Amino acid sequence: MQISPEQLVQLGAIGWRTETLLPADTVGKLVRVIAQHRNGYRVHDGVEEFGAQPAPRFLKRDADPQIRPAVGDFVLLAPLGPALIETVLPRRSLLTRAAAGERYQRQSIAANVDSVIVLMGLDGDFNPRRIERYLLLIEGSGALPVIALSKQDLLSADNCAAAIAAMHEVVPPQTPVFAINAKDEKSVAVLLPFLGLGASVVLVGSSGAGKSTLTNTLIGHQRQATGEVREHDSRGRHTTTHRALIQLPSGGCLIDTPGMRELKLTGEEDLAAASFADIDALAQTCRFSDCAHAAEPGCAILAALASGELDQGRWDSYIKLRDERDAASDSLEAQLKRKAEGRVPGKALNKRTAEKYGRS
Ligand SMILES: Nc1nc2c(ncn2[C@@H]2O[C@H](COP(=O)(O)OP(=O)(O)OP(=O)(O)O)[C@@H](O)[C@H]2O)c(=O)[nH]1
Ligand SMILES: [Zn+2]
Repeated sequence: MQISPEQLVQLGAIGWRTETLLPADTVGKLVRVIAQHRNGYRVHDGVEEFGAQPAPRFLKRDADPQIRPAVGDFVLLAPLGPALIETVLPRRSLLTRAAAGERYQRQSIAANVDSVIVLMGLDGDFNPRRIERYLLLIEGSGALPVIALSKQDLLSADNCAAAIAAMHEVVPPQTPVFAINAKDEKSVAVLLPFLGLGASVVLVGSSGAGKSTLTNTLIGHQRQATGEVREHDSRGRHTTTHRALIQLPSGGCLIDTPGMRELKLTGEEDLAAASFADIDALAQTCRFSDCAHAAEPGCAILAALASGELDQGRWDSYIKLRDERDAASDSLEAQLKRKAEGRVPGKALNKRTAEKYGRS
C-alpha cells in the first residue's frame, strides 16, 4: 500500500511508526482506534475521526479478547463500503488489566503505547511503595514507565531531591524519574523527549495527582502555536480535554483511556522481573527451595529482615502484590479451564450423560 509523504506526517501525529509491518499488497484505509463504545469504535485517520464497526469475526463469543481491536490499535478498514475494521496490525505494545467484576478476564487497555507516564503528587499523594503496582502493570507490556512527581513547586529543592532518591530506590535502575510543576510549561518540558512525532503516551495516577493539569499544560502550547488545528473541528468545539486521542504540539499523542483509572493485577505479572528482582534472588538462597519465609531454618528472607538488609515495608508490599497476583492467577486458571471445557461441549455433555445414565 502506498502512503504519501503528506499522509505519513499526519499518521505520525497519531502515533504511526513507519517501521510497523505493512504487507506490500495491503489494501484498505489505515486508521487508528481512539475509542471503544458499546456500539462500535471511533477511529482517526490523522485528519479527522469517525465511527467504525468491527468485522464479525472479532465479535465471535469464543474469540480471544486480545485479537479484538483495542484503543491505540492501527487497523485497516475495508476498501469499499461503510467503515469496517478488517485487520489489526501488529502491536508494538499492549497494556492489559484484569476486568472489574467477578469473572476473570484480561482486558486490553491500550495498544501501541510507547511510554506510560505515572504521575504522583509530592504532597500527601507521595508514596514510593504505590508505584510498584503501576510498574507491575507496565512490565511486560512493551511500554516504558516514566515517573513524574508533580507539585514540585510546593516543596523545597532538598525535599524534592530526597523524594526523587526515594523513588529511585523502588523503581528499576533505568527508569526515568522527574519532579515537575504540572502547571508550568517550562517545567513539564523534561517530558518532551517522550512526546515527539510518532510517540504515544498514556497518563496514569491517582485522583488529584495532576493528570488534567499536565494535559492542559501540554495542550496549551498547541493552542498558541497552531491555530489551524482548530479548523478541522467542524463542530466548532475547541475543548480537546475529553478527546480520546490528543495530538500534542511536540508531535506525539496522548491516549486518554478511562480504563486506566481502576487498576487491577492480571495474574500473569512476573514480580521478579518487575521491581522485586532482589527479593527473588534472596529467596533463591533459602535453605529449602519451598521455603515459606515464615519460621523455616536457614531462611534468607527472615535473616535479611532481621539484619535490616531487606526493608520490612518493601517485603510487606511484595507479599501484598504477590497475594493479589496469585488470587488473580487462580481465577485466570479457572477461566481457562472453563474455556477448555466449553470448547468440546459435545464430549463434556456425553461424559455427563454417561455418568448420569451409566452408559459408556
Ligand atoms: N501547585 C501545584 N498544583 C498542582 C500541580 N499539579 C496539579 N495541581 C493541582 O492539583 C489539583 C488536582 O489536579 P488535577 O489535574 O485535577 O488532578 P487529576 O489527576 O486530573 O485528578 P482526577 O481528574 O481526579 O483524576 C488541582 O487543583 C491542580 O491545580 C502542580 O504541579 N503544582
Ligand atoms: Zn525463606
